[in-house]
Amino acid sequence: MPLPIICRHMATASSSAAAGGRSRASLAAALLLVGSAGGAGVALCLSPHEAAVLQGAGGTSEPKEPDLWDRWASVKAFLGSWRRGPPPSEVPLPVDKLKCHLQPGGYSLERYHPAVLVLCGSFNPPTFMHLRMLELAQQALAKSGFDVLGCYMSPVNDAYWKAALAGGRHRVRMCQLATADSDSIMVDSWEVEQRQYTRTLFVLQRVERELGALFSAGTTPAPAEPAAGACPPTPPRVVLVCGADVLHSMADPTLWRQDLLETLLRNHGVVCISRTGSDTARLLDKPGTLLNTYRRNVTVVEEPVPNEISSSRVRHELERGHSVRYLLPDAVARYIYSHGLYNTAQQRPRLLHLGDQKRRSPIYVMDPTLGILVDAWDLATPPIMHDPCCD
Ligand SMILES: Nc1ncnc2c1ncn2[C@@H]1O[C@H](COP(=O)(O)OP(=O)(O)OP(=O)(O)O)[C@@H](O)[C@H]1O
Ligand SMILES: NC(=O)c1ccc[n+]([C@@H]2O[C@H](COP(=O)(O)O)[C@@H](O)[C@H]2O)c1
Repeated sequence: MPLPIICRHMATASSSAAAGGRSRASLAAALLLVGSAGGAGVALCLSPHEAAVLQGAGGTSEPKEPDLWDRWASVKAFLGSWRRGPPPSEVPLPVDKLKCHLQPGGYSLERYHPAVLVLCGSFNPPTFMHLRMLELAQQALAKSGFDVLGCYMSPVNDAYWKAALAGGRHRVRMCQLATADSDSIMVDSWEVEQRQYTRTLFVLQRVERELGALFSAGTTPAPAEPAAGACPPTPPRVVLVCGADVLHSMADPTLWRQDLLETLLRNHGVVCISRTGSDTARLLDKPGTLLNTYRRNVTVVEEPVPNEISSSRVRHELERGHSVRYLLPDAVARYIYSHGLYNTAQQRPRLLHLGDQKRRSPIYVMDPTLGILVDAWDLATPPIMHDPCCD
């Protein structure tokens, strides 16, 4: 396999190709791919041929004629594998929060339709809106007769084309912190742990496979009400949850391979949460499209309390040193500050109480943007050391 040519060093890991969005044209314009290998920002120049070879070397069972986006993902995965080494062979699917909600007196098989929801995304960082989406989706499916056993967030692999993506392990940890109090949402780190980007259909199929194995081994989830008896041994349908922008993107064949999309829509189905400015009805009404053909498998949920919380807006506020409190869980915000994510490392907290450093007793500082007390030992960036007693 020819190695990519390192063209020139760059100060930051952003480029016009990386920041310029998903358009085929912007990626085609110059195969100037930027990543960070060994901690240093580097720009790689690849010919289309080299990119294609890299795609082949990625070992994916995917397209014979990969589009540019696939190649981009493969090169990023290639850079990622320099950093990360081989992935663990198995990543168990968490099942600890799976449960069925049976009617008192048992269930009737004709009326029992178990489902599990999977929200795929960057979660860069996870916000309250991501959690809210799963709440809305559960509610909508329950109304249409499904028994929702549980939900998963599946953070996307580092090889995904999105710019300014924090490392996958940080995003998994942030999702775990965000869902720690939830009785139904779990985090599946399988996608992040892979050596390359995985298309959404294959993520759903992995969850389906894992749950199929669990159910066929005779292990069913715990009933929410133990008095209701054991959960039925029917494996759940695995349904995708997404925002309206992702539903719109499904009409773009350079982003969604249409044969895979058809399988996704037919076998899994989608719960789509509306987003301001989106016209999902028009999208689903367009004749001759897959979304139109399978529209009965697409449930659109209107958010009765519309809001525009998004990860990019949160990142923007963080970078400006503004408060992000009540846009995401406090535990996630603390994690961001303590790891200096999204350029927060420069925003050094102000020391309020100087503890005994030798004994490692707590040093409490006021986080300037969160307005909360945190223990400075948890912080990656040391606080500015002013002793309030003597300043
Ligand atoms: N405010 C929102 N309303 C509806 N859907 C949303 C909202 N925020 C995120 N989503 C959906 O959540 C899923 C995961 O989102 P993801 O983290 O990939 O993007 P995002 O939150 O829009 O981030 P960014 O702003 O960085 O693009 C996507 O399907 C996205 O459409
Ligand atoms: N072909 C595909 O499977 C496909 C295409 C575009 C986005 N997605 C997924 O949608 C999610 C959200 O993506 P964006 O953040 O780019 O909107 C991600 O998890 C991504 O993997 C999947």
